[in-house]
Amino acid sequence: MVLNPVISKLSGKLVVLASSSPRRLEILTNVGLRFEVVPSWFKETLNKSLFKEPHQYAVETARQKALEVARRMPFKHLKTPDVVIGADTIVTIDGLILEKPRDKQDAYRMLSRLSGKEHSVCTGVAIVLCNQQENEETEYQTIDFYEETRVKFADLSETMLWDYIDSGEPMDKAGGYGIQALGGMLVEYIHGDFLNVVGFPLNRFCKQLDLLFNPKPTSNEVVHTDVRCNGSTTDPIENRSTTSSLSSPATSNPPQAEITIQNGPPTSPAPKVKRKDGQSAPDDSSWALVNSLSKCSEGQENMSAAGSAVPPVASRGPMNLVIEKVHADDLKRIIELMDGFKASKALFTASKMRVFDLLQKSPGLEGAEVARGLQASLKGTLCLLEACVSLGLLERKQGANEEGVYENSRLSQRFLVSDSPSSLLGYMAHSDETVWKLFSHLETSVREGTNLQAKVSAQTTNDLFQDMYSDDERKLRFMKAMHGIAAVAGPAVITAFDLSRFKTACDLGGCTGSMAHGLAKAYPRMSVTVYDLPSVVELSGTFCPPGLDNRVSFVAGDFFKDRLPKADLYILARILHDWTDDKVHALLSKISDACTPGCGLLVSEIFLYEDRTGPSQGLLQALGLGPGKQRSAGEYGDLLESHGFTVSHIAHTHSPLDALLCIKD
Ligand SMILES: C[S@@+](CC[C@H](N)C(=O)[O-])C[C@H]1O[C@@H](n2cnc3c(N)ncnc32)[C@H](O)[C@@H]1O
Repeated sequence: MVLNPVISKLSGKLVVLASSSPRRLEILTNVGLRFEVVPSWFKETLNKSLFKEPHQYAVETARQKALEVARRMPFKHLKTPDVVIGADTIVTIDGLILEKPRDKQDAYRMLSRLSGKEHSVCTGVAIVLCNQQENEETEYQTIDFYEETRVKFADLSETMLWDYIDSGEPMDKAGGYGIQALGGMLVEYIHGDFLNVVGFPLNRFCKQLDLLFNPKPTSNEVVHTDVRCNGSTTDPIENRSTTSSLSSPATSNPPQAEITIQNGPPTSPAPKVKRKDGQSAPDDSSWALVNSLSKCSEGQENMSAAGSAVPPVASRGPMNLVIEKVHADDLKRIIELMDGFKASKALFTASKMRVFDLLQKSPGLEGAEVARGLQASLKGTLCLLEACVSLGLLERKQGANEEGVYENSRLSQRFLVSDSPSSLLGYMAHSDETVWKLFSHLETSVREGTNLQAKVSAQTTNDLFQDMYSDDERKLRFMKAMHGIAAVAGPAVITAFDLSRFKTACDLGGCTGSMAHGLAKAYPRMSVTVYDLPSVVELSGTFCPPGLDNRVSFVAGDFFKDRLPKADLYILARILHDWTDDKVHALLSKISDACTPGCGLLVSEIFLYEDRTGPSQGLLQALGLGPGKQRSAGEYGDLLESHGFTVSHIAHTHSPLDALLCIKD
């Protein structure tokens, strides 16, 4: 766990520590957290006998302390915090809860009870997230947990006890001692987090923040034991008598996190990020996840309306909604999959509107300036910019005004601006204009087993390109898409094997010549011919001006009908998957005929895993149900061996395209 990125997630938020404990203040200050201290007025008078387990009492007290401050601040301090942290430390021994001693005699009673024995120090922590709703109500979401540390005291003599009591140290400390100072002399050993005994379980707190802000896709840990949503504005203690952890079965280690959500009284502080269009804006996708979970208090319909998924509902009472135990990572994954199309469309739209080009030219624009630059509505632009921030495509930085300014992220600088050598804008446009439309026919296509292309264009042949190239705009868009992918995937393919022994190469279906230029650059003694259909070759100059590299030349022809140029190495990059088996065999036998023994054939495709369980990029491409099919490296190997080649190397490149090199027998 990296602490700083977790703590830094709180920067820019108004974080409040609802405790006057100088030790908690010091622990949190030491890790660089910026916060205000507003001691809670909540009296620590909860009836201990109501709690099955001592830690439940500590957690409840922490929660009440934090909620009291969260509710008070908008009225007394005229500002709404973003996060309030409450904590309560108790010492327990023999089922008895020891808090701060009332006087010296009380301290003596406590310390002599602890002498020579092991006891438990438990700190309950509550993190209250205050989210202002559009209706001006503030929603309080509480994440709480506890940490337990076992401490063993040495046998304490009377003199030692009274010396310690007379030092004055025990008086403001749970259990009557402070481990970080003189009290440390009383301790024989501890098991667990030292800082927890001091008063704040920093490690667990950071882990909790990490779960909240950086949910891990691979972890199997159950994060949310219960998500309880309470739509009422009544006293939370009353509600808890039926719904809180008090009524849940007692739990032992590891402590579990709970999220409770309560709507509080209306308040009118400023939202976290104020936008010019008057809407409040979530500024972190993890917050949005929590926020969307919180919407369950308004029922399923509202959650859907908020654009997020509805976790399964197990049961619902008149006041409280209990949501089935959810596996946080599973929930996140399924929501990501459901929302995947929204993310794609936001990416396509921002790319098409040239948001990234604008911000590349003028970094640090405010939302209103971007809207003007795009000649688009302010409201729509702000929504798009914020969505892009949440997707990691843009960054929002501090500007002269409250709403901040926008800049391209590293990702968009590399892939989404027109003049980047790795620009994928062409692929975005092709995905948006062509593939998106094809996939809207997916169900029919799956039912009928027909290819998507045929559904859209009433195409009658098994040649995808005949249809695609009948429209110049589509053809150019497709070529730009191929050019972009070849530029980013090409280097890994070209350098997957040492190809320096081949002096002449022919890239069949080489399109714009992107791969060919890469080859010529990587192998200074190699000449490369790009072979493609005449209508493609005639546009290739748009991408790679003639003369860019005099070792690269273009030849127009049809690889099914015409004679292939002579070469020591043939390349088929993203060709074979597009054609029926008949056509694939026809092409491979032509290449085989053109090869002399020792000639090479490099096939580059997305290779499916041998058991066909991935990668999803290849299997989703196969869903297009074109006339061809996706294959594994093993299947390609068999195919090539049936045409007189021996597989020499296979490379899973971790770039969008894998590669296989085979040699003519
Ligand atoms: C999917 S693209 C792959 C482009 C390039 N190899 C790459 O990886 O970026 C298929 C290419 O095959 C070309 N092609 C299709 N039919 C062809 C044919 N009969 N003869 C020559 N080239 C053809 C297309 O024009 C297109 O450039």
